[in-house]
Amino acid sequence: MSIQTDSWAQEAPVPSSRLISADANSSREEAMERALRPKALQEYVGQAKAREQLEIFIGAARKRQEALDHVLLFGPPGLGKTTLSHIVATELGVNLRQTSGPVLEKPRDLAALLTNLERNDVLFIDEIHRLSPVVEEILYPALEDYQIDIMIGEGPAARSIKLDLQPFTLVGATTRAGMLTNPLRDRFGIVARLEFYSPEELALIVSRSAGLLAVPIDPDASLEVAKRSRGTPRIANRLLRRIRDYADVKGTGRITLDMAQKALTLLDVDPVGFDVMDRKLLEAVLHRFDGGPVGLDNVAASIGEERDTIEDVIEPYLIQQGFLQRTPRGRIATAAAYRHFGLMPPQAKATDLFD
Ligand SMILES: Nc1ncnc2c1ncn2[C@@H]1O[C@H](COP(=O)(O)OP(=O)(O)OP(=O)(O)O)[C@@H](O)[C@H]1O
Ligand SMILES: [Mg+2]
Repeated sequence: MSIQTDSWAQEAPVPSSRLISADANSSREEAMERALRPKALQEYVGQAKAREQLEIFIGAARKRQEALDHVLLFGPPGLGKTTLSHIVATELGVNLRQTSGPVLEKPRDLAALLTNLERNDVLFIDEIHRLSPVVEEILYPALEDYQIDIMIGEGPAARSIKLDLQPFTLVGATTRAGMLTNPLRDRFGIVARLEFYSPEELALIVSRSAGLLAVPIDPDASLEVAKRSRGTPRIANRLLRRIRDYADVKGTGRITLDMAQKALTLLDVDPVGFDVMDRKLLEAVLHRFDGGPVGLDNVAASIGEERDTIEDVIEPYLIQQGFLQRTPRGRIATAAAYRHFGLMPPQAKATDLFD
């Protein structure tokens, strides 16, 4: 099997350079990520539900020598969607072709990819919610009947011809399942939602990565890094590399709990893993909007971040951890958020009056 990346399938540049942003920040980081990426389902830590589903369906597809049903992977950045798509191809023993929604500008870009697929190959489309409608049109019959309609010629002489494709599996990845059109979403037989990782799972990932980087690390240090990684493997791996630098310069190279804590303090990652942007968002809701409810646009303007970044990258973790609530009237800071910043939650304030 081989993995090919189309030259025009480069990932879009990521504007944010937060240390613990869940986006891959540079091409150097991407290279490092590839090195740390698990290659088999067995090595893929956590995501028990998604893994179990895939194990069964991949096993069945292999046995019948059929293409696996189309797979949609969704969840916040850095949780392992790209990693899992590569693993699917490896486990199936087929080629992986990789591209992404925004680079497929014209129907013929997609047609070229589709017609080059071999039997049972995997086509991975990252950011599938950003496919243009004309490209998406081509995809429907391809997914359903392994056929495409393409236009030949121009003007009055133009005619449409049907081409048969090899059976294949589309693996689509998105941070925003809600932005997929219904007809596209309906064509995925397997839908897996990736969840934030528990500290224990992330500690396993940190220890494994440290092993691959040949960095000695104590188990309690792995857990400390894990707890401060916003439930995200990409962030855990990034923090590990920074802490390794710190331990090399300030110590003997071994990452002990003490080393990890000192480095994390220096890196401005707080004990629950919040970084500057998390704190900025929560503090804005708490101080400037009285704890909310406040609309997303107002929050965005207030902290100078894009709406999308807030929704895709910053908020999901704060919501999952119970610091922020998304309601129809807007965002609301929870009692936990008040306490995190040493403030008294409004309800507590009200009851105090009657003590
Ligand atoms: N389950 C896992 N076990 C071990 N390492 C993982 C796991 N998931 C992700 N990683 C690590 O985290 C890094 C980021 O994962 P990946 O690139 O697959 O995320 P993604 O969901 O595709 O992110 P994006 O939405 O930004 O494309 C990988 O390089 C890999 O090293
Ligand atoms: Mg990815």
